[in-house]
Amino acid sequence: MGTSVDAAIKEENGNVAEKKPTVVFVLGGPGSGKGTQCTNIVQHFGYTHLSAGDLLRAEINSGSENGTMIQDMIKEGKIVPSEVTINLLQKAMQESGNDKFLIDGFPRNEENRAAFEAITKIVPEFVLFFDCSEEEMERRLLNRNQGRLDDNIETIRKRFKVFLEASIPVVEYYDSKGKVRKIDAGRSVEEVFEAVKAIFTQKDEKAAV
Ligand SMILES: Nc1ncnc2c1ncn2[C@@H]1O[C@H](COP(=O)(O)OP(=O)(O)O)[C@@H](O)[C@H]1O
Ligand SMILES: Nc1ccn([C@H]2C[C@H](O)[C@@H](COP(=O)(O)OP(=O)(O)O)O2)c(=O)n1
Ligand SMILES: [Mg+2]
Repeated sequence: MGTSVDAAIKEENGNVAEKKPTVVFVLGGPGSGKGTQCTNIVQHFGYTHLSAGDLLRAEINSGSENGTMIQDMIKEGKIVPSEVTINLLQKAMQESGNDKFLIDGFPRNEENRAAFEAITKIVPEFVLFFDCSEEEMERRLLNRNQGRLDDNIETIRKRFKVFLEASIPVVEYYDSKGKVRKIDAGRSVEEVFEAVKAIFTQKDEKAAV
């Protein structure tokens, strides 16, 4: 039967330990297709999709006291302090009732990564990395049409710079641990999903052995 995030298991010494949820981090540059592919993965593999960017945008719209700070940082392409984002992620995980999560757009820098690990003690199952050229990402972002305040050429350039300087090192960190599953994300949505499916299918087959 499905277990929830806060489900507890008894250890031999009688202590109650929390069962850790399964987490897959979904990383890639702005416009690489993270959100699009997460929607597909959810339909096939029973994960709950948590987009850090979506949670931060919802926080702006909720009128929370952090809203203005978050909005200013997103407009500048900067990364919001981990404390805020991790709080939102933890809340969403608890509220979902699921124990399998795709965490999209997080961790985006070393601070995100180290703080999540220290606070949650969760180690990702693997890291899906969507590799895409800047030229293609820029084209996609300028056509996204979701009315986002950061999908303009000035902010896009800043986001690309932050991606190279702050996010790529996180991918390299996980690569050194053998956790990265890199996908050529410059292809069509269908072709990318075929590659994604192969990775998740392989994982489930391994788990069943
Ligand atoms: N493989 C693809 N080919 C062409 N357009 C794509 C592809 N994947 C996503 N898109 C489009 O590109 C834009 C950015 O995709 P999105 O999933 O929001 O990326 P991210 O979450 O990585 O920023 C969206 O308008 C989406 O419809
Ligand atoms: N871990 C994160 C994720 C997103 N943010 C902020 C900064 C990012 O530029 C924006 C938008 O992130 P989002 O993942 O929605 O953007 P893309 O889907 O990559 O285009 O949110 C953050 O501060 N910390
Ligand atoms: Mg996205």
